[in-house]
Amino acid sequence: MSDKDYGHADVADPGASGRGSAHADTDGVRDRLGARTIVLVGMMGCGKSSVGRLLAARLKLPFVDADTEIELAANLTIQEIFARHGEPYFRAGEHRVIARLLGQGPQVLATGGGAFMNPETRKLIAESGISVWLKADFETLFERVSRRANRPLLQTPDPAGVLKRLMALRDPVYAQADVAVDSRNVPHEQVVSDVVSALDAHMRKNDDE
Ligand SMILES: Nc1ncnc2c1ncn2[C@@H]1O[C@H](COP(=O)(O)OP(=O)(O)OP(=O)(O)O)[C@@H](O)[C@H]1O
Ligand SMILES: O=C(O)C1=C[C@@H](O)[C@@H](O)[C@H](O)C1
Ligand SMILES: [Mg+2]
Repeated sequence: MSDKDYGHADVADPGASGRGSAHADTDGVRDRLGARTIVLVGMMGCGKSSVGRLLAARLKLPFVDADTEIELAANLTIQEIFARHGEPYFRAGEHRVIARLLGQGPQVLATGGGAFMNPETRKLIAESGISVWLKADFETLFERVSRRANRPLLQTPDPAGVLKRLMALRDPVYAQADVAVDSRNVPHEQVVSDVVSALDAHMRKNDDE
Protein backbone atom coordinates (compact mmCIF):
# COMPACT_ATOMS: atom_id res chain seq x y z
CA MET A 1 0.00 0.00 0.00
CA SER A 2 1.41 3.41 -0.89
CA ASP A 3 1.49 6.46 1.39
CA LYS A 4 -1.10 8.24 -0.69
CA ASP A 5 -3.62 5.61 0.40
CA TYR A 6 -3.36 7.04 3.89
CA GLY A 7 -5.22 10.33 3.65
CA HIS A 8 -3.46 13.62 4.23
CA ALA A 9 -1.07 12.96 7.12
CA ASP A 10 2.45 14.25 6.50
CA VAL A 11 4.63 11.20 5.96
CA ALA A 12 8.26 11.30 7.03
CA ASP A 13 10.70 10.42 4.28
CA PRO A 14 13.68 8.91 6.09
CA GLY A 15 15.67 9.00 2.88
CA ALA A 16 15.43 12.74 2.38
CA SER A 17 18.59 14.72 2.91
CA GLY A 18 19.26 15.61 6.53
CA ARG A 19 16.03 14.07 7.74
CA GLY A 20 15.80 11.06 9.99
CA SER A 21 19.27 11.77 11.36
CA ALA A 22 20.36 12.11 14.95
CA HIS A 23 20.79 15.84 14.22
CA ALA A 24 17.10 16.46 13.77
CA ASP A 25 15.87 19.55 15.52
CA THR A 26 14.89 18.32 18.94
CA ASP A 27 15.17 21.79 20.48
CA GLY A 28 12.92 23.29 17.81
CA VAL A 29 10.26 20.64 18.34
CA ARG A 30 10.30 21.13 22.11
CA ASP A 31 10.14 24.92 21.79
CA ARG A 32 7.30 24.90 19.28
CA LEU A 33 5.37 22.29 21.23
CA GLY A 34 4.53 24.69 24.05
CA ALA A 35 2.17 22.92 26.46
CA ARG A 36 0.87 20.49 23.86
CA THR A 37 1.17 16.72 24.02
CA ILE A 38 2.77 14.55 21.34
CA VAL A 39 0.23 11.75 20.99
CA LEU A 40 1.31 8.45 19.43
CA VAL A 41 -1.43 6.46 17.74
CA GLY A 42 -1.53 3.27 15.70
CA MET A 43 -2.13 -0.45 15.80
CA MET A 44 -1.06 -2.85 18.52
CA GLY A 45 2.63 -3.51 18.09
CA CYS A 46 3.43 -0.38 16.06
CA GLY A 47 5.73 0.85 18.84
CA LYS A 48 3.71 3.52 20.66
CA SER A 49 5.03 2.45 24.07
CA SER A 50 8.61 1.52 23.20
CA VAL A 51 9.29 4.27 20.64
CA GLY A 52 7.27 6.75 22.75
CA ARG A 53 9.44 6.26 25.82
CA LEU A 54 12.62 6.86 23.80
CA LEU A 55 11.07 9.85 22.00
CA ALA A 56 10.28 11.44 25.35
CA ALA A 57 13.85 10.88 26.53
CA ARG A 58 15.20 12.40 23.30
CA LEU A 59 13.01 15.48 23.72
CA LYS A 60 13.57 15.63 27.50
CA LEU A 61 9.85 15.44 28.09
CA PRO A 62 7.81 13.27 30.48
CA PHE A 63 6.43 10.04 29.03
CA VAL A 64 3.02 8.66 29.89
CA ASP A 65 1.35 5.48 28.61
CA ALA A 66 -2.46 5.48 28.58
CA ASP A 67 -2.66 1.68 28.93
CA THR A 68 -0.51 1.81 32.06
CA GLU A 69 -2.54 4.70 33.48
CA ILE A 70 -5.80 2.81 32.88
CA GLU A 71 -4.37 -0.21 34.70
CA LEU A 72 -3.31 1.99 37.61
CA ALA A 73 -6.69 3.74 37.79
CA ALA A 74 -8.58 0.43 37.74
CA ASN A 75 -6.03 -1.46 39.79
CA LEU A 76 -6.49 -4.25 37.25
CA THR A 77 -4.56 -5.37 34.18
CA ILE A 78 -6.08 -4.65 30.77
CA GLN A 79 -6.81 -8.36 30.35
CA GLU A 80 -8.65 -8.33 33.70
CA ILE A 81 -10.65 -5.21 32.76
CA PHE A 82 -11.76 -6.81 29.47
CA ALA A 83 -12.56 -10.14 31.18
CA ARG A 84 -14.47 -8.70 34.15
CA HIS A 85 -16.16 -5.64 32.67
CA GLY A 86 -16.00 -5.97 28.87
CA GLU A 87 -14.63 -3.76 26.12
CA PRO A 88 -17.20 -0.87 26.33
CA TYR A 89 -16.25 -0.34 30.00
CA PHE A 90 -12.56 -0.32 29.03
CA ARG A 91 -13.21 2.19 26.22
CA ALA A 92 -15.10 4.57 28.53
CA GLY A 93 -12.25 4.47 31.04
CA GLU A 94 -9.71 4.92 28.25
CA HIS A 95 -11.45 8.10 27.09
CA ARG A 96 -11.56 9.54 30.62
CA VAL A 97 -7.92 8.73 31.31
CA ILE A 98 -6.72 10.26 28.03
CA ALA A 99 -8.83 13.39 28.63
CA ARG A 100 -7.13 13.79 32.00
CA LEU A 101 -3.63 13.11 30.67
CA LEU A 102 -3.99 15.62 27.83
CA GLY A 103 -4.14 18.39 30.42
CA GLN A 104 -0.61 17.60 31.59
CA GLY A 105 1.49 18.67 28.58
CA PRO A 106 4.13 19.13 27.41
CA GLN A 107 4.75 15.40 27.28
CA VAL A 108 4.74 12.34 25.06
CA LEU A 109 1.61 10.18 25.36
CA ALA A 110 1.38 6.62 24.05
CA THR A 111 -2.28 5.78 23.52
CA GLY A 112 -3.79 2.31 23.39
CA GLY A 113 -4.33 0.93 19.89
CA GLY A 114 -8.09 1.59 19.86
CA ALA A 115 -8.15 5.00 21.54
CA PHE A 116 -7.96 7.14 18.39
CA MET A 117 -11.10 5.40 17.04
CA ASN A 118 -13.24 7.34 19.52
CA PRO A 119 -14.30 10.62 17.82
CA GLU A 120 -14.47 12.46 21.16
CA THR A 121 -10.94 11.34 22.01
CA ARG A 122 -9.73 12.41 18.55
CA LYS A 123 -11.32 15.84 19.07
CA LEU A 124 -9.54 16.31 22.42
CA ILE A 125 -6.25 15.19 20.88
CA ALA A 126 -6.67 17.67 18.02
CA GLU A 127 -7.32 20.46 20.54
CA SER A 128 -4.34 19.93 22.80
CA GLY A 129 -1.99 17.60 21.02
CA ILE A 130 -0.06 16.76 17.89
CA SER A 131 -0.85 13.25 16.74
CA VAL A 132 1.71 10.88 15.24
CA TRP A 133 0.65 7.67 13.50
CA LEU A 134 3.31 4.98 13.76
CA LYS A 135 2.61 2.91 10.65
CA ALA A 136 3.63 -0.66 10.02
CA ASP A 137 2.47 -3.33 7.62
CA PHE A 138 0.56 -6.44 8.61
CA GLU A 139 3.53 -8.83 8.59
CA THR A 140 5.59 -6.54 10.81
CA LEU A 141 2.76 -6.00 13.28
CA PHE A 142 1.78 -9.67 13.42
CA GLU A 143 5.33 -10.74 14.12
CA ARG A 144 5.63 -8.17 16.92
CA VAL A 145 2.29 -8.86 18.63
CA SER A 146 2.91 -12.60 18.48
CA ARG A 147 5.75 -12.19 20.98
CA ARG A 148 3.40 -11.60 23.92
CA ALA A 149 -0.12 -12.79 24.75
CA ASN A 150 -1.16 -9.63 26.59
CA ARG A 151 -3.61 -8.16 24.07
CA PRO A 152 -7.16 -9.35 24.78
CA LEU A 153 -8.48 -8.53 21.30
CA LEU A 154 -5.98 -11.00 19.82
CA GLN A 155 -6.79 -13.86 22.20
CA THR A 156 -8.89 -15.58 19.55
CA PRO A 157 -8.45 -18.68 17.37
CA ASP A 158 -7.66 -16.39 14.41
CA PRO A 159 -5.49 -13.50 15.63
CA ALA A 160 -4.14 -12.84 12.13
CA GLY A 161 -7.67 -12.42 10.76
CA VAL A 162 -8.63 -10.11 13.62
CA LEU A 163 -5.50 -8.02 13.14
CA LYS A 164 -6.19 -7.70 9.40
CA ARG A 165 -9.81 -6.68 9.99
CA LEU A 166 -8.81 -4.14 12.64
CA MET A 167 -6.22 -2.65 10.29
CA ALA A 168 -8.78 -2.28 7.49
CA LEU A 169 -11.15 -0.53 9.89
CA ARG A 170 -8.61 1.62 11.66
CA ASP A 171 -5.97 2.66 9.15
CA PRO A 172 -8.21 5.28 7.48
CA VAL A 173 -8.82 6.80 10.92
CA TYR A 174 -5.16 6.72 11.99
CA ALA A 175 -4.52 8.53 8.70
CA GLN A 176 -6.25 11.56 10.20
CA ALA A 177 -3.24 12.02 12.50
CA ASP A 178 -1.17 15.15 11.93
CA VAL A 179 1.96 13.17 11.01
CA ALA A 180 2.65 9.59 9.89
CA VAL A 181 5.96 7.78 10.33
CA ASP A 182 6.95 4.29 9.23
CA SER A 183 7.73 2.12 12.26
CA ARG A 184 10.29 0.13 10.32
CA ASN A 185 12.22 -2.81 11.69
CA VAL A 186 15.28 -0.71 12.38
CA PRO A 187 16.70 0.25 15.78
CA HIS A 188 14.04 2.07 17.79
CA GLU A 189 16.28 5.15 18.02
CA GLN A 190 16.12 5.48 14.22
CA VAL A 191 12.32 5.55 14.34
CA VAL A 192 12.61 8.19 17.06
CA SER A 193 14.77 10.29 14.72
CA ASP A 194 12.19 9.90 11.95
CA VAL A 195 9.42 11.05 14.32
CA VAL A 196 11.41 14.11 15.41
CA SER A 197 12.08 15.01 11.76
CA ALA A 198 8.44 14.61 10.81
CA LEU A 199 7.29 16.69 13.79
CA ASP A 200 9.83 19.38 13.01
CA ALA A 201 8.63 19.61 9.39
CA HIS A 202 4.96 19.59 10.39
CA MET A 203 5.37 22.26 13.07
CA ARG A 204 7.43 24.53 10.84
CA LYS A 205 4.79 24.30 8.15
CA ASN A 206 1.72 24.68 10.36
CA ASP A 207 2.80 26.77 13.33
CA ASP A 208 4.92 29.37 11.54
CA GLU A 209 2.22 30.35 9.03
N1 LIG B 1 10.63 0.07 15.04
C1 LIG B 1 10.69 -1.11 15.66
N2 LIG B 1 11.60 -2.01 15.30
C2 LIG B 1 11.64 -3.21 15.89
N3 LIG B 1 10.80 -3.61 16.88
C3 LIG B 1 9.89 -2.75 17.29
C4 LIG B 1 9.77 -1.45 16.71
N4 LIG B 1 8.75 -0.81 17.32
C5 LIG B 1 8.26 -1.66 18.24
N5 LIG B 1 8.94 -2.84 18.23
C6 LIG B 1 8.71 -3.98 19.09
O1 LIG B 1 7.36 -4.42 18.92
C7 LIG B 1 6.81 -4.85 20.15
C8 LIG B 1 5.56 -4.04 20.44
O2 LIG B 1 5.92 -2.66 20.64
P1 LIG B 1 5.10 -1.72 21.61
O3 LIG B 1 4.68 -2.46 22.84
O4 LIG B 1 5.90 -0.48 21.78
O5 LIG B 1 3.80 -1.44 20.72
P2 LIG B 1 2.49 -0.63 21.08
O6 LIG B 1 2.19 0.18 19.89
O7 LIG B 1 2.68 0.09 22.37
O8 LIG B 1 1.38 -1.77 21.24
P3 LIG B 1 -0.01 -1.73 22.11
O9 LIG B 1 -1.00 -0.91 21.34
O10 LIG B 1 -0.45 -3.17 22.18
O11 LIG B 1 0.32 -1.15 23.45
C9 LIG B 1 7.92 -4.65 21.21
O12 LIG B 1 8.59 -5.89 21.35
C10 LIG B 1 8.81 -3.61 20.56
O13 LIG B 1 10.15 -3.67 21.02
O1 LIG C 1 -5.84 -2.02 19.76
C1 LIG C 1 -6.56 -2.08 20.77
O2 LIG C 1 -7.79 -1.96 20.72
C2 LIG C 1 -5.91 -2.25 22.09
C3 LIG C 1 -4.56 -2.01 22.20
C4 LIG C 1 -3.85 -2.01 23.48
O3 LIG C 1 -2.94 -0.92 23.50
C5 LIG C 1 -4.79 -1.92 24.67
O4 LIG C 1 -5.31 -0.62 24.82
C6 LIG C 1 -5.92 -2.90 24.52
O5 LIG C 1 -5.36 -4.19 24.49
C7 LIG C 1 -6.74 -2.62 23.25
MG1 LIG D 1 1.63 0.10 24.19
